[in-house]
This record gives sequence, structure tokens and C-alpha cells, in this order.
Amino acid sequence: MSSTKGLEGITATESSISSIIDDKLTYVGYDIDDLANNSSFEEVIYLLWNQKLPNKDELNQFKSDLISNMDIPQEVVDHLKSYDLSTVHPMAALRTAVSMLGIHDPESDVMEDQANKDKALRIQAKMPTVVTAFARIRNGEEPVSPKKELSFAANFLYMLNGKNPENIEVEAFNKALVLHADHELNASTFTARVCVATLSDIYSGVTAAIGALKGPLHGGANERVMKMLTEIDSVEDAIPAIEKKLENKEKIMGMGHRVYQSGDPRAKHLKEMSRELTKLTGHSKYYEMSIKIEDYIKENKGLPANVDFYSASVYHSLGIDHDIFTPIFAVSRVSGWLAHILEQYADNRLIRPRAEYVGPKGQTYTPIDER
Ligand SMILES: CC(=O)SCCNC(=O)CCNC(=O)[C@H](O)C(C)(C)COP(=O)(O)OP(=O)(O)OC[C@H]1O[C@@H](n2cnc3c(N)ncnc32)[C@H](O)[C@@H]1OP(=O)(O)O
Ligand SMILES: O=C([O-])CC(=O)C(=O)O
Repeated sequence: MSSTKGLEGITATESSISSIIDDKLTYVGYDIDDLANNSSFEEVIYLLWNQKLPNKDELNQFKSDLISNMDIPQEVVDHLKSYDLSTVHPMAALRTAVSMLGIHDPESDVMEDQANKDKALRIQAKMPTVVTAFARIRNGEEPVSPKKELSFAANFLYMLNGKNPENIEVEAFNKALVLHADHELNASTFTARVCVATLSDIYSGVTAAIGALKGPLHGGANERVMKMLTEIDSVEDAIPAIEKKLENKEKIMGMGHRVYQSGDPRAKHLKEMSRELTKLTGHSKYYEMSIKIEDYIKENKGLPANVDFYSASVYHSLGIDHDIFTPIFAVSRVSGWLAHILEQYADNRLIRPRAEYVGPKGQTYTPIDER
């Protein structure tokens, strides 16, 4: 028996949700470029969950169902208020809050199809409320309730900042949500599927996935990209700083991908958004640094920029705190996790691979007082 480190190249399941073929990404067969350029995030969630695009009535109903489920229990707000907010990372707060939402959902352990779909809607709707409530409480402000007339993307920014966002901000944020929604069998989605394949509940699956997304090799990279950029003084210092990191065997955050060879199709959209938004908000230096770093890493290491690279300067331009970047990823990706969880339940088998044993063999047991 031999093993493949990191399960590279292993096909672990069938799925009808998203595909990456020849570096082309599709959601339910629709090219990511078409969706990024044309669709609302609500349409994409509907697509991932129902395997079809909604018509106008279906979309309106779905949008209103989402907004009417956005409120979170007071106990969760009180819990967020009880943390030492100077040390708790928002991803840790989100992980705990989603687990708490399960405790407060009377249908948490009801495994019927409809109950699971209803819970999926509630989780998707409540995640932005949790993230924005945490961000506001941390700044000494009270959480803000969503507005019925705003889209999902606009409501996130409204609940975060307490004022109506500009159209350009909503458009950019909506596109970012669309681009992050699903990505085949990435680490957090696989985690969610492994968890619920034991027939554990949907809240456990999403909580586990949040834990996996938090890591710097996955969703946690976007926050680290911004840390790297802000630590570099000027555009001229970008390449020397990267050379130093490579000399120290550090990884360059936002670069490289397990599946994409020539490039991540989402990165070009975020790159363009970064160019426009950094210019508009007086942060062009981060875009200029980013293109230098991208070119250098491509040329010297043959690695492409991934989705986390340019999203960092996009969110920075929108005035969002850097440690909220990964929770935003989760607010989008939960749509994909939920689609995969429902797909797993629909045709389930326990996921239980094998390990190649490489430890010592044939040991003789010594009683404790003889060791
Ligand atoms: C949403 C997402 O999850 S996208 C990914 C977000 N993560 C990051 O941006 C973190 C930085 N990138 C990485 O760590 C990796 O490229 C990953 C985790 C994305 C993919 O990892 P893997 O497919 O396992 O590649 P692995 O880590 O084995 O790297 C292969 C080689 O490329 C090098 N490499 C890969 N990524 C990078 C990088 N970002 N910077 C420098 N070197 C890198 C490795 O050092 C290794 O070199 P070696 O063979 O000389 O030891
Ligand atoms: O697919 C992966 O391994 C990581 C990734 O880009 C994502 O989850 O969006």
C-alpha cells in the first residue's frame, strides 16, 4: 500500500456542482467569467443549490427568504460581546458562532431533506450577520439589522459600516462573492463532506469547514497577502522583499495552486477590480506592488497568482479590516459548502481512506515502572 502526500491528483468523489478542467472553472456548467460579469451572488447560490439559474420570481422569492432569515439569536450576539476582542480572531469567533447557531436551531438534528434545505438557507443568511456583528462590536458599535430592499452584497456592507454602500462598492463586493462561491473539492469543502458523510448534522459540517478555511494555506492566505503588502515600504522595495522571503524559504502568500497550472481564472477579475479600486481610493501602490510580485513569482517560480492574491487589495480598498478578509471568504464559500453537504447527504457513503503505516513494528510492551 502506498500513499499520495496531500492526496494530490486523487479523485475522491463525483460532483455536479463545480468543475475545474484545463484551468477553466465552471459552476453547474456555467463559465465563471459569465457568472462574474453578469450574475448576482443570490443567483449563484440558487444555481449551486438547485442546479439551475432562477427565473425572476424564483430569484425575488429567494432574495426575500435570505433577508428574512438574516437575524441571529441574541444569545449569539451576547456571546460575541463576551470575548476578549483584542485577541480573538474573527474566524475563531465565526466558527464558534456557527456552532452556537446549531444549538439554537430546533431542527439542528432533523435529517429530512426539507429540514436540511431550510437549515442551509438559515446558515447562508446568518453568516454575514455574525461576521458584521463581530466587526462592529469590536469597534464599540451595536450590530445593524439588514435592510429588505438591499441585495446580499449590499446588506453585508451596510451591516458592516452602518451606512448605505456606493454602487461601485456593491458591484465589486458582489463580484468577489460570486468568484469565491465554490471550487470543486478544495480543503474546506472536502472537510465539510467528510464530516457530514458520518451523517453528522449540517452545522457540524459548516463549523468544520470554517476551521479548514481559516488556515494560511487556504482561505487564511488573503489576510496574509495584505500583511505582506503593508510590510513593504514602497513599490521599489517589493522585489527585494520577495527575494528575501524566498531566501528564507518562506512561501509567498496568494501564489501557487494545487490544481491550476497556467493561472487561476478568478484572479484576472480580482486583478482588474484591484486596479480600479486602488486607483479610486488612493491605494494604487498596493496594486503596483502586487503586479510586480505576481510577474516575479511567475517568472522565477512558475507559480500563478491564486484567488487570494488580488482579493486582498480589493477588500483593503473597500475599507475592510484585514482580519475580516477570510470571514468574507467564508460568507461566500458557505454557499458551496452547503451545496456539497446536500449533495453528500443525497448519495452518502462514509469517507474513510487508509493510511500507510510507517511507524515501528513488533515492539515489546514494558510495564510502566520498568521504563
Ligand atoms: C483559496 C485557496 O486556498 S488558494 C491557495 C491559498 N494559499 C496560499 O496562497 C498560500 C501559498 N501557496 C501555497 O502554500 C501553495 O502553493 C498551495 C498550498 C496553494 C498549494 O500547495 P501544494 O500543491 O501542496 O504545493 P507545495 O506546497 O507542495 O509546493 C510545491 C513547490 O512549490 C513551492 N511553492 C508553492 N507555493 C509557493 C509559494 N506561494 N511561494 C513560494 N514557493 C511556493 C514549494 O515551496 C515547493 O517547492 P519545492 O518543491 O522546492 O519544495
Ligand atoms: O481549490 C483549492 O484548493 C483552493 C481554492 O482555490 C479555493 O478553495 O477557492
